[in-house]
Amino acid sequence: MDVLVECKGLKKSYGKIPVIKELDLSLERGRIIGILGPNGSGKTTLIKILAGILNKNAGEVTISGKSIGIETKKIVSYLPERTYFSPNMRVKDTINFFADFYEDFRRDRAEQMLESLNISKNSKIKQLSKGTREKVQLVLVMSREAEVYLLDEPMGGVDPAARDYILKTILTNYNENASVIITTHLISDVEKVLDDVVFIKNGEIVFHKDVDVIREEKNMSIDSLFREVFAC
Ligand SMILES: Nc1ncnc2c1ncn2[C@@H]1O[C@H](COP(=O)(O)OP(=O)(O)OP(=O)(O)O)[C@@H](O)[C@H]1O
Repeated sequence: MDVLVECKGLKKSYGKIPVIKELDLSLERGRIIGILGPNGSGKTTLIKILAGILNKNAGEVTISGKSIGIETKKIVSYLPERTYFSPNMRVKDTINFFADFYEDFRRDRAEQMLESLNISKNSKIKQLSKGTREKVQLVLVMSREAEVYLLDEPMGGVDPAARDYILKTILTNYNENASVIITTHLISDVEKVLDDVVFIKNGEIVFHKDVDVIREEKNMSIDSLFREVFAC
């Protein structure tokens, strides 16, 4: 197994409240992995730790064998839950920003994707709808040649037709050395592209399995399994 992301005994609390509890997780290279769980289960917290923007309290976390830090940030492309561009920036400014900031950014790839989504490079961010802003940010994140893509709720505000385009974009823009880690509540949309799923609840792994194995063992979709496992 070619492990790309590894967490051992990972713990994270906010104040005295534990949110990630002794979490062990190994994610392989070349996979699309869904981190799925109910609200407040710790998905965003885990993604932020992997992105290097939140510190852990205990345990070990490595990406490509390196502890989280400057070196891992170079190989991780992170899409946060919320868009962060300044409202007065134009789309072309965001492209320049990524090109200046990341050596692995492929401008031609970003421009081509924006064109096929009919997003003008001259539009100001504040003029775009929420869903279109999300698309711009996802295009930029997927236009890096990273080893790990961390996509936190990548399609929350995007209409169903655009979701398919975005999933296709994700599939065609990562290579066999990279992995894509997605958190989402839109399971039925996303499950067709997933290789593995990690179910998480209260900061603990419920299980981590190959999607084909789940379908064979349970004869049900990931969406149905989620509803069964996490029924309120
Ligand atoms: N900055 C913070 N300070 C205190 N508590 C926080 C903070 N951020 C998150 N939490 C708490 O940590 C827990 C896990 O939150 P997290 O955002 O990681 O969950 P999630 O699985 O991504 O949830 P959702 O599906 O609703 O996005 C929640 O109980 C949340 O209230």
